[in-house]
Amino acid sequence: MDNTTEGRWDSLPVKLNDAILQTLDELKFTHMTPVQAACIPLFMSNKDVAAEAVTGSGKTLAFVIPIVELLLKREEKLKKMQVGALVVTPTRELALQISEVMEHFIQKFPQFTQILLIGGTNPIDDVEKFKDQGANIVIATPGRLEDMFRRKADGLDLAGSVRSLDVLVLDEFFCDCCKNP
Ligand SMILES: Nc1ncnc2c1ncn2[C@@H]1O[C@H](COP(=O)(O)OP(=O)(O)OP(=O)(O)O)[C@@H](O)[C@H]1O
Repeated sequence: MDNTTEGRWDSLPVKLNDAILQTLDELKFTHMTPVQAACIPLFMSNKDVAAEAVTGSGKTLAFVIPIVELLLKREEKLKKMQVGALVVTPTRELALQISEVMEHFIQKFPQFTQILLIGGTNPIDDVEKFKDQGANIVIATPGRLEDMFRRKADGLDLAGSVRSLDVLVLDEFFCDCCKNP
C-alpha cells in the first residue's frame, strides 16, 4: 500500500505518549498518513471530527491513537466497568480489524481493557466476559451493541457503564446510499 507521507509523528502539535511512539516505531510506521495528520490533533483537542478518506488511507489509527491518548489524559482513572471509548462499525470484519489494532496499541497500557461485541457468538458469553473483565474500550457492531444495552436482567448495566464515555467513533458511517438516500 502506498501511504503518502505527511510528516513524522513528532511533528504533530501535540506530543504523543512515549509508549505509543514506541509501538509506531515497532510497526515501522515512521510517518503519518494525511488523514492521521489531519485528524489526530483535532481529536486530541477534544474536537468533533468527521473524516472521509479512501480505503487503506489509515483511518483506523487516526482514531485508535487519539482514543488511547484521551483515555490516558482523563483526570479520573476509568474503573473496571466504565467505558471511556465506544467504536461502532457496520461489519464484524471491520470490528475485528479495529480490535486487533487497538490491542496492539493498548498492550503497553495494562490498565485499559477492551471488548469486542459482534454477532455470531452467544451474547451471554459477551455479557459474562464484560462482567468478568470489564471494558474501558468497546468495539462493536450495532446489533450486538443494542443487545448488550438490553441485558440489565443478566446483570450488565451498559447504559450505566457508558456514562463515563469520552470518545464515540462511528466508523464507515457514511456510504453512498446515506449521502443519496
Ligand atoms: N502511518 C502509517 N504508516 C504506514 N502504514 C500505515 C500507517 N497507518 C496505517 N497503516 C497501514 O495501512 C493499512 C490501511 O490502514 P487502515 O486499515 O487503517 O485503512 P482504512 O482507511 O481504515 O481502510 P478501510 O477503509 O479499508 O477501513 C493498514 O495495513 C495499516 O497497518
